[in-house]
Formats: sequence, structure tokens, C-alpha cells
Amino acid sequence: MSFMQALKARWNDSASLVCVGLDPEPAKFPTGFAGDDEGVFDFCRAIVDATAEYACAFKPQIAHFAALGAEDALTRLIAYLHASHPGVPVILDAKRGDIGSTAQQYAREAFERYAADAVTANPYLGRDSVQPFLDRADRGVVILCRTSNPGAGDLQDLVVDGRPLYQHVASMVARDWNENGNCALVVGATWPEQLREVRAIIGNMPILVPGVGAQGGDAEAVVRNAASADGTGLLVSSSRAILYASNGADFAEAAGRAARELRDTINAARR
Ligand SMILES: O=c1ccn([C@@H]2O[C@H](COP(=O)(O)O)[C@@H](O)[C@H]2O)c(=O)[nH]1
Repeated sequence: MSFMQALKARWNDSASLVCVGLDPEPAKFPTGFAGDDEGVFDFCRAIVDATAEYACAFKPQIAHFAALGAEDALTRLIAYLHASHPGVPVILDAKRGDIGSTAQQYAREAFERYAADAVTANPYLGRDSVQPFLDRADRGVVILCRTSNPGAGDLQDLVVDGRPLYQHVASMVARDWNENGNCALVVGATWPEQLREVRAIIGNMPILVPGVGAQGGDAEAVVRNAASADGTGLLVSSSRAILYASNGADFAEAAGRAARELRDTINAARR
């Protein structure tokens, strides 16, 4: 099954548009979890088991593992996700993109080494820098369009031929890059107006929406402005607000509760 087929099936089966972000930060772990490979894996596994029921996808952020030298934990975590929660797609948030020969290695890293179902990619270098990902029709390519951070507009809003650059990215991906039907876009929850504009450009293509929770985005506005015609089309991603909902012994239950509450907030807005 391809990433897009798996995502559609999971939206349906879970009745959830929540993507649980996995950004391990040992300083925020509860007592008893070390910052080494073992501790990172054990913490993330507990979070995954507590939240899978409410998740349409998981999104491990590669820098949070690599900075700790915990790449083995990431490999084991994705293998664990596939084995214990089959059917829940895994998006590796790596924001890759480089000249073709290097991009090929990034594609191998995401899809062979880590066995991710999809990867985030940066379109700044142009189509050839993303082509090795696009060529993998069975895997997803989630392309940065209008990011959630405060400085997103510095470059992404620059007006080119009468419209902002992020709208060109949206059009180009929807019209030209999505030949294999395996593309999605990233648009931050912190920009509801831009979400609405992007949805109008791209039809039903999925949008990964980080920025609810710790970054303050409004989940209801995300759904109102950017759900697709059938009420899906979104992966509303939250990391810290779920992972660190409690740093006590109840951390996993608190994470499950936070994921469930986000799912319910989103679903109330879908009706
Ligand atoms: O525009 C973007 C693209 C990616 N991210 C990533 O999502 C999570 C957000 O974490 P929170 O704790 O829910 O704020 C993180 O991994 C970012 O690297 C993003 O925030 N914005």
C-alpha cells in the first residue's frame, strides 16, 4: 500500500486528523528515562503506545534524534511503529533537498535506512533536488510551502509575478511535481489565512499542519480554512504539547489525553 492509500485508510479508520510529533528532549523526560539511545527509545515507545489510537500519523523529527546521537533509537522506533501499529503512516521530518546526487542519498536515508513512509522536503533548490523523493511513488513527499515559524514570510511571502512565493510552490507542486500523486504540503497552523489560500490552489492534496499546541495555532481555524471537500485532507501535527503534557509518572496517560483532546477539538470543527 502506498503512503497516500495508507493515509486515506487511516483517516477513515481512526476518525482522526491528529499527527503526533516525536521530538525527544531528554531534559523534559520524566525521572527514570536517560538521554541515551535506550532512554529515548523507551520514552518514545511509551508515547506512541499511549497516543496511537488517536493518531492518523506519527512524525519523528530527525534532528531531535541525531543531535543526541540516537539514530539507532529512531531506526528502532520506526520499526516498532510498523510492527506494533501497522497502518499508521510515519513521516520523517527531515526537510531534505540538495543537488541530485546528494538528494538520492537523502531518499535512501529516509526510505531505506529509516523505512519512513514519507519525508518532508525543502523545495528551495528546485525540482531536481526533490526528484529522487518524487520518483518513489509508494512513498510520500511533504514539501514546505508556508512554514509555521515567525520568519516564514521573509522569503516565502516575497512577491514574484504578482503573487507570493509560497503560492507558486503550492501551484507548482499541485500542477507539475505531483505526477505520482505522492505529494503533500506543509503549511503552519499559525497562518490560517494562508492555509485557506493554499487549499484553494491545491484541491484535495493533503496538508501537514504543524503549529498547534506549543506554537499557539488555532486547530478549529485550521479545519475551517483548510479541510478538504470530504472533511479530511489534514495532518494536524502537535509535538511538545502532547509529549510533555506531564513530566510525572503519568506522562504517557497525559500524552494520550492531550492527543485525544486535540482529536476531539478538530472533529467538533469538522461537523
Ligand atoms: O513549518 C514547520 C515545519 C515543521 N515543523 C516541525 O513540527 C514540529 C512542531 O513542534 P511543536 O512542539 O508542536 O511546536 C517540530 O518538529 C518542527 O520541527 C514546524 O514546527 N513548522
